[in-house]
Amino acid sequence: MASRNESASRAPADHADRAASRIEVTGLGKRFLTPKGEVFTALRDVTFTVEPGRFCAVVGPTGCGKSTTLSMVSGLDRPSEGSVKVGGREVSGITGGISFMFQTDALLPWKTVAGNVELGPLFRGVGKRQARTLARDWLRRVGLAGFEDHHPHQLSGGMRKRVAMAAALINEPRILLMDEPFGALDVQTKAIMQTELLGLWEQLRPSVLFITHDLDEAVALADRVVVMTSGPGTVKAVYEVDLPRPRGAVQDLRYEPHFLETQHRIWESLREEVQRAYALTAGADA
Ligand SMILES: Nc1ncnc2c1ncn2[C@@H]1O[C@H](COP(=O)(O)OP(=O)(O)OP(=O)(O)O)[C@@H](O)[C@H]1O
Repeated sequence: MASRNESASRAPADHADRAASRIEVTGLGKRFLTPKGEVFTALRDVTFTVEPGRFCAVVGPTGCGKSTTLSMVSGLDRPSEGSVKVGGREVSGITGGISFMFQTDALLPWKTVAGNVELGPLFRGVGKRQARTLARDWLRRVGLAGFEDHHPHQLSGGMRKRVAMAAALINEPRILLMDEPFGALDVQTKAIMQTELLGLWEQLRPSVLFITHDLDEAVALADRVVVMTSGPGTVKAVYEVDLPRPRGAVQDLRYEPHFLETQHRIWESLREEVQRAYALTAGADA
């Protein structure tokens, strides 16, 4: 999907801008009421930080509360306990300067590709002509020059992801929130999109919070990987990924010994949680 971003914001350039893009999640808890009226604890005492301009991935078994965490960082949902701060300020609603990308495309089917991408600047008050120029430039940057007048249904899944990426990045967000953005793509297209995302991120350097099931993806992209426990979700461990940047093509990175070693180290921690979550959903004792 694409970001319909809320307010204009530029990539962090100086210290103050950079500090504004720090995400601090502290003691976060979330309870839901089930349809039977019982209280269900989805998250408990989740604490981690995304440093300004860094790429943080969150991995964990299905249902552990990854998307719930992301919705509280975005301001779409409120914590039951604890806090989320962006740039030192508690999040209490939709926060400006944040763009989103989700697994499902949220492109408007009746608008052209350029029409979708220019929405962000138009919402920010940029004039029609300048918004169109910006959209064309971003479509070129994501490899879609010549497709400006197509409609989303005329594109492949990978091409639609590129449109979504252009729509998210055209706002030059200080924070980019991504929930399994490439989850629906085939393996090859996914690797190409990951490489493209890294290239664009390295130019703009927003702080990224990236939710994924895919540990390879987390290690290839992130500086920091947060491993969550099976429900109620809490932080099990935080790993720093010291693979050098720029990382180049994700397809090639996956064969490097240091990548494999890092992936293996984190998997040791994650495996237990995945097995526990599976046992729970399969009805066996965890
Ligand atoms: N609005 C809600 N009401 C009740 N329960 C909810 C609600 N939203 C989420 N949950 C529950 O909270 C838990 C965490 O859900 P969440 O979608 O955050 O997990 P996830 O880790 O993102 O899962 P997946 O990896 O499968 O996408 C799940 O058990 C889910 O059923």
